[in-house]
Amino acid sequence: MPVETDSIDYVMEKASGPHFSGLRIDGLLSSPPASSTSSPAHRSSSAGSAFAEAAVPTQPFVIGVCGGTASGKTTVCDMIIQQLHDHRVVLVNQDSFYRGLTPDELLRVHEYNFDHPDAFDTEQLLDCLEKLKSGLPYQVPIYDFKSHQRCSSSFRQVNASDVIILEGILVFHDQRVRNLMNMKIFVDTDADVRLARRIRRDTVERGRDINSVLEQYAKFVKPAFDDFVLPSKKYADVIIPRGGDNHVAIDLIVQHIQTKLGLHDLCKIYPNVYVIQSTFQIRGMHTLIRDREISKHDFVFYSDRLIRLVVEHGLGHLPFTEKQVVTPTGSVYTGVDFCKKLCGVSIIRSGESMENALRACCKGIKIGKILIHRDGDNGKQLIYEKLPKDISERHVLLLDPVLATGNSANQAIDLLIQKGVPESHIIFLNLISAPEGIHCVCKRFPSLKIVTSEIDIAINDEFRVIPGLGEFGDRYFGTDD
Ligand SMILES: Nc1ncnc2c1ncn2[C@@H]1O[C@H](COP(=O)(O)OP(=O)(O)O)[C@@H](O)[C@H]1O
Ligand SMILES: Nc1ccn([C@@H]2O[C@H](COP(=O)(O)O)[C@@H](O)[C@H]2O)c(=O)n1
Ligand SMILES: [Mg+2]
Repeated sequence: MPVETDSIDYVMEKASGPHFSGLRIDGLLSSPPASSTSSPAHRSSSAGSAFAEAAVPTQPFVIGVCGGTASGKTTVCDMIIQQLHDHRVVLVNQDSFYRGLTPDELLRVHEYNFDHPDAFDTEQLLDCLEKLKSGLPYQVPIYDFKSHQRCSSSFRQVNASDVIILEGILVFHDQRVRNLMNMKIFVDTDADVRLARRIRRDTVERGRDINSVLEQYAKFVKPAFDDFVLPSKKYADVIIPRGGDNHVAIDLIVQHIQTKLGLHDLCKIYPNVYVIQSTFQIRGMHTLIRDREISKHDFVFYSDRLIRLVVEHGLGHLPFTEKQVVTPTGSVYTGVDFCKKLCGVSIIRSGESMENALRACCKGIKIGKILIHRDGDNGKQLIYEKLPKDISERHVLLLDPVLATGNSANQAIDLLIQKGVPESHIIFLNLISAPEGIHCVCKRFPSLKIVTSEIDIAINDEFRVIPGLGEFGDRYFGTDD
């Protein structure tokens, strides 16, 4: 039977594949899932642990950016990174893998060819890329263009990411390096423009004088460009004329990467799902709370910070009325008034960890509680509820830090609706959501809003979110010892 690629079921089936913080990388799993015939949605409930093992080492998308010196490689990479702000992106510079010069070579530095492939430690670069591709961090050397040496005491720690960008004049030269790339970009800028930029950059930033720059350019840079860089242009998938000035090309590249990564597929399917905009601060806090070695104090501290961000974002979805005030300058400021008919409802016990953040944002807010007993996973049973009497007149912020299967959430939402709360007046706040939970809640309650800070890969056999962070309540309240 032909597959209807525009049907909602087809889209949802596709979107329920392995996610890594809200993205899916088509065809980039390092090894196929054990049960490759079953759809991802089925795998998560039947072949859970095999799926989880296979899905976790999702491979990053590797982009190579090549081009002559001062063509704008670094500038283009910075622009791509900026536009891919929803993803974990790391930049690896081939320059970092320059071999440090020996004392003899230093004495005759003007005779050294920094533009020849041998000037780089390509074995080490390969090692770095392979580690990053397999999800491991790497200590990248720090190279100094003034002393022509590597810093012996410090490194730049680069962590595994969704996207790895490797840039450098000779990144397409070695076939083994090329083979690791999912996309190859060549930045094509006129030689005279490049020379002008190079003179300015090397005199301003690299401690050179004009004569030495021109001499090095004629003796090594230009010949090596003709011999090694230009011939490697044929490997490029995309050629960008005019480098960073070419906004159309950069937009297209970013769109392609986003399509490959399945950026926020779930947010496209369910317009009421909001993932707070990721920053390195947020990634950093997630890294800490997901680390099983973190102290209880730090777990609570960073969870609280993240919860506060989710709560603030959630409050932004409440209705408002216009309000005018007079400022101390006597002028009128037209602003908005907060929604007053509001309450929180925490799903006991871990939802209670979100109450303080809600109280800190909304002075005197009423908070109700719901306890759902977990008997296996399907036998969810409501066993306690204490809700404000006038809850039907309020907007409800439902609190639970982890959305896994969605069964508890659905029970809680059912109860709120029974109590007369309109579905569209409920905002479900959590830190981590599994795609299965999002499908489960959003299919049933399409007008409810979900605000989360990251979407994880999947749930496993034991209905735990992968990679997740374990039992949130136990870690937060210190009952996991
Ligand atoms: N489109 C541009 N317009 C003006 N200056 C640019 C442009 N792109 C890059 N530059 C400047 O040219 C120099 C080299 O650019 P860079 O991106 O570092 O090139 P590469 O990494 O290819 O050597 C830098 O000083 C940068 O600020
Ligand atoms: N000690 C060094 C090392 C390298 N170079 C030059 O740097 C160029 C590569 O960097 P880009 O940012 O321009 O791609 C390369 O052309 C080398 O000549 C150097 O001058 N000194
Ligand atoms: Mg550069």
